[in-house]
Amino acid sequence: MTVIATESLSKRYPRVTALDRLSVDIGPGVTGLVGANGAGKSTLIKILLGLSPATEGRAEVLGHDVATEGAAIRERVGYMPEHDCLPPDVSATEFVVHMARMSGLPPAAARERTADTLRHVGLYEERYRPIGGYSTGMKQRVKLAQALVHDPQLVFLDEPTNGLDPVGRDEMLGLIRRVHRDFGISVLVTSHLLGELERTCDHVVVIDGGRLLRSSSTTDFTRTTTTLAIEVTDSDEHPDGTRAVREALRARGVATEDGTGLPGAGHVLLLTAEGEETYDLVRDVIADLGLGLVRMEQRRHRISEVFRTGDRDHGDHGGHHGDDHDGEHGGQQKEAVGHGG
Ligand SMILES: Nc1ncnc2c1ncn2[C@@H]1O[C@H](COP(=O)(O)OP(=O)(O)OP(=O)(O)O)[C@@H](O)[C@H]1O
Repeated sequence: MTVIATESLSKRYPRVTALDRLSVDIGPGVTGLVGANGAGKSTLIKILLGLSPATEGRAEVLGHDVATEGAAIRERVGYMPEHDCLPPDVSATEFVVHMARMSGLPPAAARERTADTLRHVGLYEERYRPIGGYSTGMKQRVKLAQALVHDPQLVFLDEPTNGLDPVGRDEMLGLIRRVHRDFGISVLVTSHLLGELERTCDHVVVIDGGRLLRSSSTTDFTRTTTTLAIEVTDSDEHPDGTRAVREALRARGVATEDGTGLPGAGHVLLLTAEGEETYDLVRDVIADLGLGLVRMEQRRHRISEVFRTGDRDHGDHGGHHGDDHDGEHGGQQKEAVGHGG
């Protein structure tokens, strides 16, 4: 089943091509839309909501054409915009009831749905206080609640973790997962942080310069590598067990690397598994040294690694941007990749 389908979808502004012949099919579940700032994520969402016309190509959301059936789409789809757009002087309850009424719910149902939804996003007593006094995390929750209050089939969440600290970000990602698990609502969530979508999304779409770089399930992105990570104990004879193993493997012609950045770094060695023989060799070497094996496991890719080493090399799409966007774009891409690891 397809929830969102685009076909050669383009959006050109006078100086910038924000979307460049994007063709992608997105199914139910939680889908991450990843790209650097300016990659075209918000532009895509606005076109999918029927709020902004495409320059060429076509798109359907829940089977409705975005060019002609925007109202039908907005009835069935919730939208959490990226920027702060909340009125400071009203309470979360007043605001979300208002949004529910705007979606066509009768007054009693709007109040009931508002209470349920605010509770679901984790706003309790605070919901009666003016939004102006809320923290960024609380405001993001109000924005999420107004996107859910009319019980949509699908929600678009534009950078919902923006401005949140690591704890707030984890809480928001957990909430997003629950939106799908508890209510069966499909989610399209954007982020410029590649790593954070790994645990949250079933599927990831990566765009750059308005073009599709990759669309695949998260498990395909993070599929098992041929890299083995091993960790050993120390002993009286070998107070630095890791070093002893490294040297013994080198003597057998097997090169290792330090598992820099991994849990237990300094004690973790990485090597390429050629097959079952490599496992046997590692076990023998460790046993001969009289050391204990703490763990030996095949590593999985992180999304950010796949992005850095693979798809970014497919070409420079900078030529599709206006002059003043090129430099900015490249720089932010690198920053995003760095944060994502
Ligand atoms: N109304 C507009 N007029 C002209 N250019 C625009 C307009 N809206 C967006 N753009 C440009 O289109 C490109 C894509 O912007 P878009 O906001 O879709 O990116 P994004 O991936 O959502 O990034 P961000 O997270 O920073 O918003 C950018 O170069 C942006 O400057």
